[in-house]
Order: sequence, then structure tokens, then C-alpha cells
Amino acid sequence: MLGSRKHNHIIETPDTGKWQLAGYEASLPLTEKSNPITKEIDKADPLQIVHLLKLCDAEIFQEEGETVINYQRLYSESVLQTLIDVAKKMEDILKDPEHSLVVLSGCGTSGRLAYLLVTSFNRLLKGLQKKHNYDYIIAGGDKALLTSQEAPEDNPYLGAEELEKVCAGKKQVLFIGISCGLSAPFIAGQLDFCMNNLNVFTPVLVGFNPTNMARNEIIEGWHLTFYQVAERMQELQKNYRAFILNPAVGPEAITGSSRMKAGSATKIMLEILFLAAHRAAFSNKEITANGILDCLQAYERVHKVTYSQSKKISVLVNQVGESLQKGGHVYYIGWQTLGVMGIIDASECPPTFGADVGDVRGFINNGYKEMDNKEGNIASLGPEFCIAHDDFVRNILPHVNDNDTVLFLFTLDDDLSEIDKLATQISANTSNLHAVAHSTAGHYVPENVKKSFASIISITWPIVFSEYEGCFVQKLQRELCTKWILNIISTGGHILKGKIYYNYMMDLKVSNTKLFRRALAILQRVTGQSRLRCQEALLQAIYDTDELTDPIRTSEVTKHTQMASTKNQVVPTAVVILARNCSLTEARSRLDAHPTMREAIEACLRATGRKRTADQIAAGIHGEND
Ligand SMILES: C[C@](O)(c1cnc(-c2ccc(S(=O)(=O)c3ccc(N)nc3)s2)c(Cl)c1)C(F)(F)F
Ligand SMILES: O=P(O)(O)OC[C@@H](O)[C@@H](O)[C@H](O)[C@@H](O)CO
Repeated sequence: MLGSRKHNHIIETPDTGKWQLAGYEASLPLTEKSNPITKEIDKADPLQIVHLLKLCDAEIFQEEGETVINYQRLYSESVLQTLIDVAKKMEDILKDPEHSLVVLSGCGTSGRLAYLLVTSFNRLLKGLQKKHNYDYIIAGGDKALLTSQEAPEDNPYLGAEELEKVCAGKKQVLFIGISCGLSAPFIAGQLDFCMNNLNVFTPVLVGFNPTNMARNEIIEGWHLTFYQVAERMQELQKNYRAFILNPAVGPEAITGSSRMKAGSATKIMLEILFLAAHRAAFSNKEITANGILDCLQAYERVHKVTYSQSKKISVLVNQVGESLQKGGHVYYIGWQTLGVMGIIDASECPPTFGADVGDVRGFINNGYKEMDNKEGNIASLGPEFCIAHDDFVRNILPHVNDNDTVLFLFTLDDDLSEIDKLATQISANTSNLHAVAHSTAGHYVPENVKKSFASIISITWPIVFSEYEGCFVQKLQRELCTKWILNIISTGGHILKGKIYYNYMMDLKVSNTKLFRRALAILQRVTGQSRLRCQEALLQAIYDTDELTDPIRTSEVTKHTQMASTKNQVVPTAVVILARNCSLTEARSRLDAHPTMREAIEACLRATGRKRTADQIAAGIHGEND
């Protein structure tokens, strides 16, 4: 049994006051840590929120050696070398499209980014009259592009099955599995499948933890942990049979929310990889470290360009916060891949902030024709799958009012008359109509178009010399800029709505095993009580009973998550049970007695027997009292 104990390593959270002493903070996976920069972000005003997020996003580009423990970073020599090795492998694949394929795969945001990169680079190939050579897999299928499908992430067999289907008949496959936290069983199953078929597959793991921090919890119904899969990948990397691209980018601004920095770093790293391989395969440009460094520096400039608009972005944060607080909605009306960025950001709000599916929604010109997703038009799956501008005009616009915020996302290359017409229509229903408009130096948003918008964030990009690919690179940069702006306003808006406690999303839906672990860890951090006690309270809230039976206690975690998916406010309820040592019903009535969950929790934590002051609570939460 020793072996299983070695590999059934649930991250133990030390009991009260021993956070630092036990080296606990150091052992935490970087992607799951709380970022000290944002420990009070829930008290910040809109402009401060933007500034804190700017500092967090800047950590993506931080060079190695600037932190106490040396983790490799995006600019590290080791990462650059691996990027070169993988790009060379991809160049070979691109030269033999008949028998080979590049497959990108991920869960949640990682799967959405896989879809975006694959469709964008397939379009680039089409423009070069080349056969398309990329394919994507997203856990839960194309409906996961638009809605949160958390359960498939826990299924390693499903991942392997999907991969086998996509690669039927191929002789050479470069498989890129994206799991930012090095934790998704769906991806572990795919990597394991590749390593059992190395004659065809070259597996690449993309994530943002050191491999020794890969998730080491036994995957239910399977024989390996993600950690063991990563160890085997590391072994194979020695003779270039597998690769791991895992620079540290620092903890997320909202604890564990890998859609933000990790998502941005995924897009940056994979686009650099694909561009280098394309240039080598089709323009005979050698793959070099300098070429890759130039690309990285171009993306770092996008960070500067984006945050030079902080003041105007903070106005949008405030506006979105107001809409959400009033029970209004936020609608992103986007063109081409900027529409995709809106759809991706909107789809992340329910799992990240407990938003309703209708609170924040994205729409794209020409709907699924523009999306070009594998499963085509899936509007029949329900109203939340109707994503075309026409669907917005028909189904949503009649109900739009001043409580709502509408944000256009376009470039000056889009159809300005279409934009003007739609903007005029919408401004009849709400004055809260804003825009993010990307233009090239020397071109400006025409006055007649401007008039419909309450505010416009105009981003001007340098003129690109006609070369076809240069325009393509600028499109990728405009997407990243738009992703950052949308992440800022959806995160900032929900902070102003009171959904965030310090930098934790307390009221998270415990809908897969990673979220169960996060919920348990947050309970221990916030209440200072033991892991076992916290687990009891969490299960009481999940199973809606004060009397836990052994069959409940010994059920698999996936059983707990299935049950939890049907419940609300499970974690806040458990906090009150723990803080007041009270029954489920009493905990629920205490929560209801306060206007926001945050106030209820603060009241209960303050009132605990030990009479902790707010500062003592904060110190405990940030692991400062040892
Ligand atoms: C920072 C914090 O202590 C914390 C947050 N999340 C976590 C975890 C979230 C998810 C996990 S996990 O699914 O076990 C996991 C996820 C990824 C990975 N590489 N290893 C483990 S641990 C932990 Cl252990 C601590 C706090 F305060 F939020 F609770
Ligand atoms: O890429 P990972 O670490 O495997 O995570 C995959 C998904 O859990 C993750 O993308 C989640 O959907 C997002 O809401 C995270 O902000």
C-alpha cells in the first residue's frame, strides 16, 4: 500500500498557524496559490482593480531569478530551447499533411483556446492554398465552447477515446495537451495514450506548474496520477520523444482562475510555436531563439499597449459592476475572432463567479459560420447557444435597457456600415453602449460611427508592411489585447458585485474534483480548522444533512461533485457551519440574514469564540500568522 500512499498525495493543509512553518506555501502548486498582489482586491476601486490586474499580468513576462525559488519562466533558456525543439517537430508534420496531424486539446478555457488556435492557423494554411493540418479537442465537445462542462474533465478514458477518433489513419501526430494546472485527468488520459503509441504520437504537455507540482491525487477508476504521467513525460523528454512546456507565470489574480494569466500565456506560447513552425515550413525561415525572443517581446508590448488604456478600462469596469449589481446583463457584440474572445470570456463567468448563463453573453457576426467549429451550428441545443448578431437583435435586444451594458468588439477592417447600423439600433434601448475598436496608425473610427457609443477604447497598432503573415500576427495581438480587457472588466465587475472575498471566489460550484479540492482548501484557509473538520462541514452542505453516514463519507469525490452540482452556496454554508459550529439550517438562515455572502461570512468569522479581529482573520487567510 506504500506505493498508493506515495501517489495518493492529497495536499495536506497545515492546521492553524502553521502555514509558513510547515513550508506549506512553498509546496502549493503555483497555479493554485493566492497572489499576494491581490490579497485585498475585493476592497479596491475600479482603477485600483485595473492596476492590480496589470501587475499580475506583468508577472507572465517576469524573467527567471527574480523570485526566491528559481522556477523557469517564459523567457528562460530551457523554455526557449523546448519551444525550438517542438517547432522543428511541427515543421516536419506541416510538410506531410496527408499522413500527419497536429492536435490541440484542453478542458474549459484551455479547450476554447485550443479551438481558437486551430481554426486560426487552419485559416492561415487555407490562405496559403495548403490543406488544413490542425485539429482540436475540447472536453465535453463543442457545447463546451459556449458553456461550462466541468464533469468530463475528470474522465481520462473520455480523453483517450476522443484523441483516438480524431487521429484515425494518421501516421504522425503531434499532440499538444493543455492543462494549466498540470491536473486534468482528461489530459492525463490522452498523454498516457500517446506514450503507449510513440510510433505515431509525439506528446507535448503545456502547463504552468513545475512538474514536481503536478497533481498527485489518484484519478478515480484509473491507475495513474497526473504526477506519474508527467514524470513519464519528463523521462521521454531526455531523448526528444515527448516535451513539456511549463514556464511559471505566477499565481492568478483570483485564486486558481487559470483562465486569466495561464490562459494568456497559453495563447502567447502556442502562437509563437505555430508561427515559428509555419515560417520554417512555408517561408524557409530557420527556427531560432532570437526569432522566438522577438515574438515574445512583441507580445510583451501588447501588455503595455493594453494597459495604457487603464483609465478608460476602469470606466467600463465601473459600468459593468453597476449593471451586474442591478441584476442587469453584459453583452459582448464582436466581429470575427474578437467575437470569439467575447464568447470565451462570457462562458467563463458562470464557473468562475457563479454568474447565471444569461448575465454575461457573447455574440459574433454570422454565428457558427464565423466560428467555423467542428460540430457546426449547435444553436438547437438551447437559447444560450444562439450566438449570431441576428439572434441578439431578435431574442435579446427587445429586453435591453439602461441596466444593461453592451460592448462592441471590432477592428476598422470590419464592416463599419454594419457596425453603425447595429449600434444605432441598440442605442435606442440603452445609453450604456461602449466599444473596443482596433485600428492601424493613421486610421480612425469615423465620426458618424463614434456618435452611437458612450465611450470607445481605441487601440492603435503600428502599420504592418503588406506581408500576409504580418497582418496575421497583428490579428493575434489584437485578440490578446481584447482578452485582457474582457478579463479585466468581467473580473472587476464581479468584484464590485461582491462575489470575491479577499482574492478568493468563495461561492464556487464544486462541480469537479479540482474544484472540490479548492473548496476544501479555502475552507481550511478561511476558518483555520482542520482538513477533516472542513471536509465534514463541506459534505454536510453538499448532501444537505447534519448527520453524515459512512456511505457518504466513503463515497468517491466524483460522487460528491455530482451531488454538489445540484446545490447552491455550498462553500459559504460550510464556512458558517465551521465558524459557528452550528447546524445546516442555522447556517442557512445566518447566510440569508445578510445582503451579501461576504458580509455573512465576515460576521460569522468575526464572531467565532476566539474573537479574532478583522486583521487577525486577514492574517490567517493570507497565512501570515505562524
Ligand atoms: C491558496 C489556498 O491555500 C489553496 C487553494 N487551492 C488549493 C488547491 C486547489 C486545487 C487543488 S488540486 O486539485 O488538488 C491540484 C490542482 C493542481 C495541481 N497541480 N495539484 C493539485 S489544491 C490549495 Cl491546496 C490551496 C487557499 F487559500 F485558496 F485555500
Ligand atoms: O487548464 P486546466 O488547468 O486543466 O484547467 C481546465 C479548466 O478547469 C479551466 O480552464 C476552467 O474551466 C477555468 O474556469 C479556469 O479559470
